[in-house]
Amino acid sequence: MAQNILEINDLSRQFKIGGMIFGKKLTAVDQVSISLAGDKPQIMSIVGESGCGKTTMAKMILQLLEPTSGNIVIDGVPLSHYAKRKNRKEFYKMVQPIFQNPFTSFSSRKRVDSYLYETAINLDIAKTRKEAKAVVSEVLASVGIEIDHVIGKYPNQFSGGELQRISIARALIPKPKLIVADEPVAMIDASLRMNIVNLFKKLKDEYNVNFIYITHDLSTAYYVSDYIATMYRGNLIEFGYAKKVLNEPAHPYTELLLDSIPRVGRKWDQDVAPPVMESKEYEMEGCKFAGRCIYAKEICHTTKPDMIHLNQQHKVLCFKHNDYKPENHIRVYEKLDRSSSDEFKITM
Ligand SMILES: Nc1ncnc2c1ncn2[C@@H]1O[C@H](COP(=O)(O)OP(=O)(O)OP(=O)(O)O)[C@@H](O)[C@H]1O
Repeated sequence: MAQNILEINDLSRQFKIGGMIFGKKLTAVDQVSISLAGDKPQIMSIVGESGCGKTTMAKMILQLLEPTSGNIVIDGVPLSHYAKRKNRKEFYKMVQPIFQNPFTSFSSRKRVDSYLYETAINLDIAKTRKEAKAVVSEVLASVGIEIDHVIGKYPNQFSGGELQRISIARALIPKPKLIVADEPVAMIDASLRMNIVNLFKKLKDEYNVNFIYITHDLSTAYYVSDYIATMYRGNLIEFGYAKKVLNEPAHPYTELLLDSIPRVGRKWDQDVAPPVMESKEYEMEGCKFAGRCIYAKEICHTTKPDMIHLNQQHKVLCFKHNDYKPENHIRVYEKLDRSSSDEFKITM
């Protein structure tokens, strides 16, 4: 069996918020563990509404932020190996980012083709400009853009969608094992979002590359993901095969979110998250979702739930499944009638 392409082990990140004296700590990512098999390329979406810790996770995987505790291993190599300056190039060959705003990924005063050639040369993929041009031409073709359309142009001469496709091409130059795309379609015209996300599906097999797709938008995640990780207030609350999680959500929060599918571009935070609850929920003793959960019992408000493994590929952080037994599929909580609780009604 191939080794895991990604292992996230008990990963946490705290931030100090407030003043020096009365400040407190916010655990933006709280003991998250995820592993992703390396036998074939995968797309794992990390989904959740604003402020749940997605970007903090992405930044730790991209080594832009140090974990407070826990560690990350990519294709058998701990990220700490790449922290040394001499190993940085090795890291960029292995892991590449795609950010939300393609216009900030390119210098506005530099021609886009020069930038792409430099990437190929700096990462030792090409020795000469001629070789670099061949590499760049190939990756651009993979995202549906001809090199002649790019030559001599500056970033502002492209549309947002085009420039995002070019930044995907740039990420492919070193043929990385993992691409971390943090909200890559959030700033793209809604009509073009699926085109970009569908590219991930095509490229994962063409380039044998894994994607971590971070998004608010469950509808795009729905179409491309092999795995889905749902986060809520820093906790990983559900992880599993996308089809399984989306067809039979085990966590009440995933269930709630699924009510917004399939409407491409709709953000959950417009639908379900009262932002005033964010900091209060981060501090909650028990399950952070308890205040909004239609199944919540007393224990949910007082005690942290354990991660329950429903099977090898599906786990959930919820007391609802504490007595789950795979052999007889017992679910101990009776499903409540949602319509009986005004508090949890979702406005569409
Ligand atoms: N540098 C920081 N200092 C203090 N708090 C931070 C910092 N970065 C993030 N946070 C807090 O950590 C929590 C998680 O933030 P994060 O940006 O990871 O969430 P997110 O799910 O990516 O949200 P969004 O989709 O809005 O970007 C939030 O409450 C945020 O305010």
